[in-house]
Amino acid sequence: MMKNAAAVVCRDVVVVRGEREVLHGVGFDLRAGSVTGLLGPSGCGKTTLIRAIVGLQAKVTGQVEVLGLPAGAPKLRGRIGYVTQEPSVYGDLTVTENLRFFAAVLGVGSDDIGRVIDAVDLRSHADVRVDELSGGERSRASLAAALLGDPELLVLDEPTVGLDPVLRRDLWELFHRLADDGATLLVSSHVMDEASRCDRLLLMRDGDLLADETPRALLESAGTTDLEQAFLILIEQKAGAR
Ligand SMILES: Nc1ncnc2c1ncn2[C@@H]1O[C@H](COP(=O)(O)OP(=O)(O)OP(=O)(O)O)[C@@H](O)[C@H]1O
Repeated sequence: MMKNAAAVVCRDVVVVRGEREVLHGVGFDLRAGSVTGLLGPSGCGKTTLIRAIVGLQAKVTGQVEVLGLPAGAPKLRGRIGYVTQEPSVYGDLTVTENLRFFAAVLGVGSDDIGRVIDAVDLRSHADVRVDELSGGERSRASLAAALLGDPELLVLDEPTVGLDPVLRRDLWELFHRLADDGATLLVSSHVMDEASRCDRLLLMRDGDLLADETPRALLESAGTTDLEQAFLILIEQKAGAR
């Protein structure tokens, strides 16, 4: 996909979970070759929106188009890497065995396994069973599985939770390298200092999109140098406008 083309298009996306509408008509584009942060308080709908994009969410209305196809289209399989908040690797297998398994499922050559292990810096733990890894190592093993086959869209739900600052920095550098190579990344977080590392930010609150801006534009419009502060100012402005 050409850099800057729309890799994901969402228009008027409404999602009902249980009896409740939890997304109320969300719309934005994700540009190919960029890293977009999805931010907002717990329960605002980040995971629901992510699930709609990767095609796993029921009761979605509106338009969700991914890499030129409707979300959930079978042809998207293998073109999207998705990492949930729960580790998706098997505890009783080693890191390498897990990756061999996922590579076989995806039809990806086993020569890709070394690349993804290096990308997440797990070389020294490649032959350790996943249930003997720390939480952060386990989430990096899940991320490695999602990187197999070089997916065009990577959707990462809180990938840096529980990681130390050095690893977080390394992972953000990896995200930008992948984007420079043309991948599109959507990364959810509720850590505001990570927001400044994104090319663009989607700020959500209570199932609505409050802002779709670059970090710099967000700071300028709020008249502050602190993203957390900018988010709060924005919430107050929107509340005042209601
Ligand atoms: N299975 C479900 N049935 C009904 N409502 C649900 C279900 N799962 C989530 N919800 C509700 O949908 C809303 C959005 O949840 P979602 O998991 O998308 O939020 P989130 O922003 O990802 O939160 P967090 O940062 O805590 O993971 C919440 O109000 C939640 O209570």
